[in-house]
Amino acid sequence: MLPPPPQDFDDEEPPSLVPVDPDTVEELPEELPAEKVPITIVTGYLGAGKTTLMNYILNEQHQKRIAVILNEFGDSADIEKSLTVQQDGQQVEEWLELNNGCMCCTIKDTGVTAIEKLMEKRGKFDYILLETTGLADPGNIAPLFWLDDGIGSSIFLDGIVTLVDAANIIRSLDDKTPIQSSDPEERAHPEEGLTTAHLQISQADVIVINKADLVSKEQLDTVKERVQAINGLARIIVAEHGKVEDLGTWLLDLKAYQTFEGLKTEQRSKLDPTISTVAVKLPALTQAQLDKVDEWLRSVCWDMQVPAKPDAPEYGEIDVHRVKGRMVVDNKKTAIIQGVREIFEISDHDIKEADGAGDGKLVLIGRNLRLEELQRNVDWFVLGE
Ligand SMILES: Nc1nc2c(ncn2[C@@H]2O[C@H](COP(=O)(O)OP(=O)(O)OP(=O)(O)O)[C@@H](O)[C@H]2O)c(=O)[nH]1
Repeated sequence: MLPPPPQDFDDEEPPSLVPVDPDTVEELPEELPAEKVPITIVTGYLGAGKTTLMNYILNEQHQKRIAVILNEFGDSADIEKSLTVQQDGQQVEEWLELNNGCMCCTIKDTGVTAIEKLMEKRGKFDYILLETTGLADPGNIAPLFWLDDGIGSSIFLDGIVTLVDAANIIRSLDDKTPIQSSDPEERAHPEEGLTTAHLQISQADVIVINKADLVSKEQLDTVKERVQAINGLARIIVAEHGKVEDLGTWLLDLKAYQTFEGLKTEQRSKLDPTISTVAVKLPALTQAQLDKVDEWLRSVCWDMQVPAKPDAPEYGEIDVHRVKGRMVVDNKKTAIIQGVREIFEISDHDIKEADGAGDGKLVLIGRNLRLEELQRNVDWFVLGE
């Protein structure tokens, strides 16, 4: 957190010059690199293999100096653990240069302070990996990096990687035990089968199905289908012991919040009764129509209400965990929509040929999503049809 400005501070007034004694002037710090540092959040249920994956990344050749944060964001459980990077069999606690040239530092702390503490060492690393505890809900963390002040001014969220344990994920998804979430809304719906595993999968940009060695091919296919039905946007990678080939392509430098890959297949069957992915189609829009999309999203993401369409039955509560969208506006720019829970942003980008003229879409991942009704609602609300 940045300190609040002093009481008598007035940003309208130009600062007044004061004489300084050269002997008391502190040496200026070296200029900070202007570029923001990417951060990848690694999440996944207890024992899914997060630490195994982190160790693998840190010990691979990727020409990066990585800082690692073990965190307890979003839950109060005090789970003792530490990362054991293999460096002559020693456990890494402090800054250490690894054999592949990357730097490693572990900071165990709660909240934003861990990252702020780390940023004091800025310049020593060029990538941050943040491992959450198995019970954490990444939705609480991601929007911190969207702000242009605070930690968002020096760090950007590259992507959320969720590990799932191939042998146990179906059981975790079907577990009816109330989840540990800081959001009272989620704690209130255990009967609908919302689990921590759902939350972690629904917000992922990459899902690593780990421990593939423990299941048959048929079981692996079932896991893949279920995971894809929950999150149709994420890349899915199958791994054993966290070994993901070609890390630069699949896990790091994804820029998942600046790009939009879209759904790989148009629509998936509703294999998971709790959370699903839907893609609402949109033609090329005018700016005024884009403003209506903004208004529609405010209703859906902030108030959990689909705007009431006069001739349609009441929709009921909607709960969007992740939204991504891309649409052409006034034939001169592309609007990209990114959202996690109630925070979303719409940014303008140069139009690219690949964006096409009118194949915009809004992809929603969450609870209680019924595509046909949502499509009709958007057609009415945004396009006036
Ligand atoms: N058979 C098998 N075991 C694995 C695999 N990946 C990890 N393990 C083992 O699973 C156990 C848990 O792995 P961790 O990497 O500690 O999992 P984690 O997600 O960090 O665990 P928590 O921090 O407790 O949530 C360890 O004993 C690993 O050696 C895999 O692909 N196959």
